[in-house]
Amino acid sequence: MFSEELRTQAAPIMTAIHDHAFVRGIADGYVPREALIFYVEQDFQYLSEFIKIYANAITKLTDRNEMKFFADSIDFILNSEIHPHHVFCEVAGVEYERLQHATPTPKAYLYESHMYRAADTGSLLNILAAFQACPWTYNEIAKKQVREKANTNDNPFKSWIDFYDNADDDSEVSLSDKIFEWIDRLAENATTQQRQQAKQFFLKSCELEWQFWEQAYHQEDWRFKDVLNQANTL
Ligand SMILES: Cc1ncc(CO)c(N)n1
Repeated sequence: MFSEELRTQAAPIMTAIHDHAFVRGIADGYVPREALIFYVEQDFQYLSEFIKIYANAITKLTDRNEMKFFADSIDFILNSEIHPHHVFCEVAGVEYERLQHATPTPKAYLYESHMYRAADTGSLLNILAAFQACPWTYNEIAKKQVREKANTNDNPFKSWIDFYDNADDDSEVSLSDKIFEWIDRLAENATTQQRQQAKQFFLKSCELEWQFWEQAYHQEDWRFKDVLNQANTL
C-alpha cells in the first residue's frame, strides 16, 4: 500500500516530532510563553492559507463527495480549530485577537509556499500528499499523548490533546486514515513517477511540520524583520 510506504518513510520525522521540546512540553504541561504566542501567531496565518488552498482544490473536483470533504475541512478550520489556539492563548495569558496580524516567518512561508506548489501541479494526489502531514502528525501526537496518559485534568493542555485526539469523533475512522485511503485510491492509477512526486510532497511537509514546532520554540524570524515591517507602514 502506498500510504504504508509514506508512513514508514516518514517514521524518523514523526519520531523527531514526538520528541520535539515543544511537543514534549504539551505532554508535560509546560511550554514557554513566548513559544506559545509565536506558534499561535504563525498558525493563525498558516491555517488561513490552508483555507484558501482547500478552496482552490475544490475547483479541480467534479465529485460532490470530494467537494464536501474540502468544504468540511474549511468549516473545521474556521469553526473548530480555533479551540486549540484559545487553549494556548489562555495558558500564555494573551488575547487571541492580538495574535492575528503576524507576518509569516521564513519557515511558515516555506511551508505555505510548498502547499501552493503542490496545488499548482494540479494533481489531487500531490495536493492530498502535501496536506496530509497536517492532520496526520497532529493526530499521531495526540494519540501518543493520550496513550501516555498526558491528558490529565491538571495538564493545562489537556483540551488541546483531547481536541486533536478526537478531531473527527463522529466516526471510527480518523480523518487522516480517510485521507490515506483516498491517497491509496489515487496512487493505484498513478505512474511510478507521479507516486514519487507525491511522496516528495508528503515527506517535505512532514519535515516542515517539525520545522514549524522548531521555529516557534526558538522564535526564528526574518533576520531583517524590522525592514519588512517598516516597508508596510511607508
Ligand atoms: C502547522 C500546522 N500543522 C498542522 C495543524 C493541524 O491542523 C496545524 N494547526 N498547524
